[in-house]
Amino acid sequence: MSTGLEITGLATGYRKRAVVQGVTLPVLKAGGVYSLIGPNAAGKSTLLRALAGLQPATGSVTLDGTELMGKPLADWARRVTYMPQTLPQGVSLNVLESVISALRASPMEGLNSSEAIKQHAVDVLERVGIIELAMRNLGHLSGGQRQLVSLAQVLARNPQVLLLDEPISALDLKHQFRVMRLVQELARERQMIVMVVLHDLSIAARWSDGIVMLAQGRVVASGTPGQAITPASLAEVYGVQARIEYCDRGQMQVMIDDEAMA
Ligand SMILES: Nc1ncnc2c1ncn2[C@@H]1O[C@H](COP(=O)(O)OP(=O)(O)OP(=O)(O)O)[C@@H](O)[C@H]1O
Repeated sequence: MSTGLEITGLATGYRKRAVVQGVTLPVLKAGGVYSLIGPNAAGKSTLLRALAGLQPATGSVTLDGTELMGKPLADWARRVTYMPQTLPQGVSLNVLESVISALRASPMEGLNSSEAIKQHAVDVLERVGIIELAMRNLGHLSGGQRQLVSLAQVLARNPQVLLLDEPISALDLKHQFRVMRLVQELARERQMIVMVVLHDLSIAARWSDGIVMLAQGRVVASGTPGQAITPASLAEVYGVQARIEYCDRGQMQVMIDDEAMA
């Protein structure tokens, strides 16, 4: 039996249109952060939704040896939490209430009283750095603040597998850094498997144990950041001429010089 998340021959799409076409990956390990990268419309969100059990799919998805494919949504939801790209809005809840209601929607072991649930929600807001927003109405927040609330809602649930769809797209530089650091810390502490969709490849390289590069629903490159993100894969997948440079602290930077020759 293999431990971790194993994805084999995963295919899914919409009506008759195939969008994700036979994705097979090396086992994703507990405690690891894996970035899913690729151009617009590559199928990244569709793949995440299939991994959350929200999208009919074929193939195999096993978690610690247990097959999830074909199981009822409740079985997926107990193990896998998905944060969509869309931000919470239009509800007349304050931030703390919204985290509490996310917790009530999928009860967690050890949180048996209203007081325990509230304390856990407060702890998560502190950890995400938005405790000062606790009493603010969701509808009155900025886009970046709503994205942080969305993250607090999913982190509160402490799943085995966390799927994050562009969780830092609305955030400023400091908050991008904080969120990626927090996600990595929580993956290590809780031995969670995190798969995160990112468009900034330098950020993906910095914070990921593994990279999966998707194009037209297929895996084009995978492995460590240095293995997957190369001038050749960037030319093939994104159509750009790129250089990979390492700064004096050893961090990988992706520099784009031009569009690639056709
Ligand atoms: N609900 C849907 N119904 C029909 N087609 C869809 C639906 N959602 C997505 N698609 C199509 O599936 C393809 C993949 O979309 P998806 O959102 O998975 O891409 P993505 O890689 O996440 O893109 P982006 O980086 O732009 O967010 C696109 O061609 C899109 O038009």
